[in-house]
Amino acid sequence: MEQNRVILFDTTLRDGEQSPGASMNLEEKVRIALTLEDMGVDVIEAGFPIASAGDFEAVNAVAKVVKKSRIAGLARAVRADIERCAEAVRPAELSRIHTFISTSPLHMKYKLQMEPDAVVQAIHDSVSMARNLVEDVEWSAEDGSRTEHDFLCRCVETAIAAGARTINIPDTVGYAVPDEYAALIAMLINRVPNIDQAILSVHCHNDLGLAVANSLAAVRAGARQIECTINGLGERAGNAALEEIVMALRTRNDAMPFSTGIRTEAITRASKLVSTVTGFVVQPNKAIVGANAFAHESGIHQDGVLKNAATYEIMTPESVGLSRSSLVMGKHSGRHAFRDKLKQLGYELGDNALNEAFKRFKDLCDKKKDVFDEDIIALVDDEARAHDHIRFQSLEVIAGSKGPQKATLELEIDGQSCRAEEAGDGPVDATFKAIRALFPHEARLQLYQVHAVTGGTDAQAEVTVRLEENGKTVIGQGADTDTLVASARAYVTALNKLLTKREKTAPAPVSA
Ligand SMILES: CC(=O)SCCNC(=O)CCNC(=O)[C@H](O)C(C)(C)COP(=O)(O)OP(=O)(O)OC[C@H]1O[C@@H](n2cnc3c(N)ncnc32)[C@H](O)[C@@H]1OP(=O)(O)O
Ligand SMILES: CC(C)C(=O)C(=O)O
Ligand SMILES: [Mg+2]
Repeated sequence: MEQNRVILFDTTLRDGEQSPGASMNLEEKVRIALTLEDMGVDVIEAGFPIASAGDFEAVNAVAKVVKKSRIAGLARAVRADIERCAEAVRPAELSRIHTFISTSPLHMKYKLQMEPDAVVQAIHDSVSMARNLVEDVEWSAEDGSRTEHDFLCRCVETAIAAGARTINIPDTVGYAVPDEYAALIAMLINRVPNIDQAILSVHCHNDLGLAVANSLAAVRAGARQIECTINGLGERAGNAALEEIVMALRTRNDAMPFSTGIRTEAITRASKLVSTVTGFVVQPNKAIVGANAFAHESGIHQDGVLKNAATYEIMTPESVGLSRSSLVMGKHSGRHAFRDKLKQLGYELGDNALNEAFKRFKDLCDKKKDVFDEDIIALVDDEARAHDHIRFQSLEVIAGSKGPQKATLELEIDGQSCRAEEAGDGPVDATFKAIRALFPHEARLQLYQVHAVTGGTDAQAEVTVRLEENGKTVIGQGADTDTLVASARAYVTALNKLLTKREKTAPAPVSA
C-alpha cells in the first residue's frame, strides 16, 4: 500500500453498538456492512462474537456477504474468545481477529487484576493463538494512551513478534490531547525495534471532543490506520466520526497529504442509514452530516453562496452525496436569496411585487419558526393575485364557545380605509359579513375550504374561497398563520377577481 494511504477501519457495528440503546439486529448489521463496503471502508469490525449468539451470527452473516472489505471480530486475550471469533469470521474472503488487553497501570491493577509480566505473557499467547487461526491479526493496547511508555514499547514489541500486523493504540477514555497523542505514536515508531513490521493504528474516543483531532494528529505522526464510526457513534461520547476524518483529509489535503479509499459521495446515505437503524438522531449542526452542515439562512451568507458557493462552503455538498446546498429561508434571509428561492419555485416577480412579497415573508418569519417552500408559494400566490381595488388591512375577532362571535375588519377600498364590526354564526361568518358590509355585493359564497399548508401548530393556513355572480365563478386563496386572516384575504382576493371580471365584461363605452 502506498505510504500515505490511510486504512479506514470502521467499528460502527462493534464499538458503535456499544452505545447504550444502539443495538442493531442481524439484518440491520448486514445492511450497514454492505453500505460500508460500497463506500470503500477497508476493514469492518462486525462485532464481538463471544458476547452472544446473536453477535456471533451477525459477524458470521456479514463475513458471508461482504467481499471487498476485510471483516474483523473482537476477542479478549482469552482462548474461547479467539476461537469463537475465528469461527465467526471464517467465511470472509478477507478476515481479521482483533484481540486486545489493557496495558495501563490502572486497568491492569483494578480491572484485570494482573501483574504487568502476566499481561505481556497474555499478549504473546493471545496473538500467537490468533495467528494460528487467521493470517491477519490486530492487537490493541486498551487504555494505551494512559500506559507507561517503556511498558507500552515492551507490549507492542511482544505483539509484533507474536505475529500481529496491526498495532492499535486506543485512547480508550478520550483523555489524550493531539500533541501528546502524536508524540506517543512518534515515540513508538522511534523506540520499538520491530515496528516496521506492523501498521500503527489509532482508536480515539470523544470524551473531550478531541477524537477526530487526535486521530489526525496521530496520522501526521506516522499512524496509518484510523478506527472510527459513522456519525461518531460509540461508547459514551462516541468514537472518532468516519465522515469527519475522511472529509478533513480530503478538504485539507494541502496540510494533511494522506488519502483514503472512501467514496465520499456515499457518506450521507451511510449516515442516514445508521441514524435510522439505531434511532440516534444526528444533531443538526453536526459536521459533514448534520442537516445544517450545508444550509445557509443568513442573508449575507446566502448572497455570498449564490455569487460563489466557495465563499461559505469549504467542500461541496455533492462531495458527500447531497444534491445541493440548501438556502434555508428564514428571518435572517435577504432579497437575493428570496428572489433565488422564488425562481426555483417557478415565480419571477418584478421589483415591486418582490419587495411586497419579501416584506410579507419577513412578517411570516417573525411569526413562524420554520418557513417551508409551501409557505412561500402560498404567500406569493396570495401576493400575485391581490388586486388594488380592495386591500386587506387588519382583522380582530372574538371567537369561542360563549358567543356571539364578532369580527372587526379594516379594508382599504380604492385607497380609502374603512372599518366594520359584524356579529355572525362563528368567526368566519362574522368576518365575511364584515366584508359584505364594507363592500356590498350579490356574489354567493359557493365554497370555503381550509388547508394547513405545513405541519405543526404554527402552520400556514391556506384558505380557498369560491364566489359566484351571474353564472361567473372566481376563486380566491389566502395564506396566513391565522386561519381567520387567511379567510379574509381569500375572500378579498376572490372579490378583486370578480371586479376584474366585471370590468372585462362590461360593455365598452359608446364613443361620441
Ligand atoms: C474498550 C472496549 O470497548 S472493550 C469491549 C467492550 N465490549 C463489551 O464488553 C461488550 C461485550 N461483552 C460481553 O458480552 C461480556 O462482557 C463478555 C461476554 C465479553 C464477558 O462476560 P463475563 O464473562 O460475564 O465477564 P464480565 O463482562 O462481567 O467481566 C469481564 C471479565 O473479562 C476480563 N477481561 C476484560 N478484558 C479482558 C481482556 N482484554 N482479556 C482478558 N480478560 C479480559 C475482566 O477482567 C473480567 O474478568 P473476571 O471475570 O475474571 O473478573
Ligand atoms: C477494544 C478497544 C479497541 C476499544 O474499543 C477501546 O480501547 O476503546
Ligand atoms: Mg473503543
